[in-house]
Amino acid sequence: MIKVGIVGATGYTGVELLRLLVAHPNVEIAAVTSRSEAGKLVSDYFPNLRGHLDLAFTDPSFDQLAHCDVVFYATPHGVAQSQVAELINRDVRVIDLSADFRIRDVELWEKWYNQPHGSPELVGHAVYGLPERNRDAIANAKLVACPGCYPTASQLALLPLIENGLVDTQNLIVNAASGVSGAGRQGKVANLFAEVADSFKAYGVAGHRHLPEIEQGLNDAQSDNDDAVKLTFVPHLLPMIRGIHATAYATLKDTSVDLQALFESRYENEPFVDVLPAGSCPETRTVKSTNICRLSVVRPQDRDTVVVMSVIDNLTKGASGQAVQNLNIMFGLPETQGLEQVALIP
Ligand SMILES: NC(=O)C1=CN([C@@H]2O[C@H](COP(=O)(O)OP(=O)(O)OC[C@H]3O[C@@H](n4cnc5c(N)ncnc54)[C@H](OP(=O)(O)O)[C@@H]3O)[C@@H](O)[C@H]2O)C=CC1
Ligand SMILES: CC(=O)N[C@@H](CCC(=O)OP(=O)(O)O)C(=O)O
Repeated sequence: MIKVGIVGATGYTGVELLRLLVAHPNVEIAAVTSRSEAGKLVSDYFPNLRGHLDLAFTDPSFDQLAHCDVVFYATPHGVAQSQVAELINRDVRVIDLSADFRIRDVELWEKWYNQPHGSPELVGHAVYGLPERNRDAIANAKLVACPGCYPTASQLALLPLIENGLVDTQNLIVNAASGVSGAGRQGKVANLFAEVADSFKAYGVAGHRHLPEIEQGLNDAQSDNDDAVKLTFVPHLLPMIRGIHATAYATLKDTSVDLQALFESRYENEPFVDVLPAGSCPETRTVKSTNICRLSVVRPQDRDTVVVMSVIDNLTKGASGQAVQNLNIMFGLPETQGLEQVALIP
């Protein structure tokens, strides 16, 4: 059994990790940390886990985490970067759900996250945990930086087009909308039910911290000689709990390509990417609580604009499910193990 620890288990991605890992046949949950709930039984705090986990939260302590084979950080950015070096030195592998190690350019990270990076020397050792791009590197990684939720949905939408040099990369657009759990569980007035229900709004339009992450991923996917991509990224807050719908727009350089066939063949062997038949539009409810990204590609009116719609559950493929997918790859397990859930609503 693989002994896992979870730091930050009282948050939304933490409890999603618990939900997935209690059912994982090759995992033993050995340490579950919370500063605020230390000493309390996890199943008293999260009654959905009653009968599935007999463990109490503990304070995050190196001694306890050092006995794990792998530790997930489900913490706000800034936490993992101050703690993981010691674990890695002790041969404990780390899967970080936060943004700490996603961006290779440390100065760029510091600019967007508005703080000095706590362990810049580790950034170059981190593997960006998007299996559909980096499966081989993830398998051998000591430190995996799981992608953000919007970046997962956006990159999976655009990768087939960028990898094949089919679109103008100087004017890419992604309009995306997220459920409120994307903002985390800590209390903020902006996320109160009365603030978000019955309403829909954009935010971060002038610049959201996922912009440099998506651009980095798309730059990696195109040929080295191409100009750096330019993306306009507009996130929105949806009055629902879980789910992201991202719509990507790009101008085709070549309109003769069969885009449906291209997407189907790019993702043919990907267990968690489902390309819908031509003419369909994906719905967030069909991926709720699953690790699936469901895509549709359309060329409206046969003009030169391509529109790709991409839906994921922000807490599953956008965070904890993808983290478990990475765990499976790192430990040589079947990639889908513990992740076979089907959505409740078609
Ligand atoms: N929500 C989402 O959809 C997604 C989130 N992410 C990323 O995953 C990470 C977790 O997000 P989310 O679960 O939403 O966040 P939450 O705010 O819901 O939870 C954060 C958790 O971290 C713990 N924590 C906070 N500060 C510290 C600290 N200094 N040391 C140790 N533990 C700490 C908190 O518990 P306690 O205070 O009890 O210790 C809490 O359990 C974030 O970096 C987020 O950006 C990534 C993709 C999607
Ligand atoms: C709805 C909402 O607020 N979403 C969050 C992003 C989700 C997320 O957690 O992404 P990271 O892992 O990069 O933090 C936001 O816009 O900041």
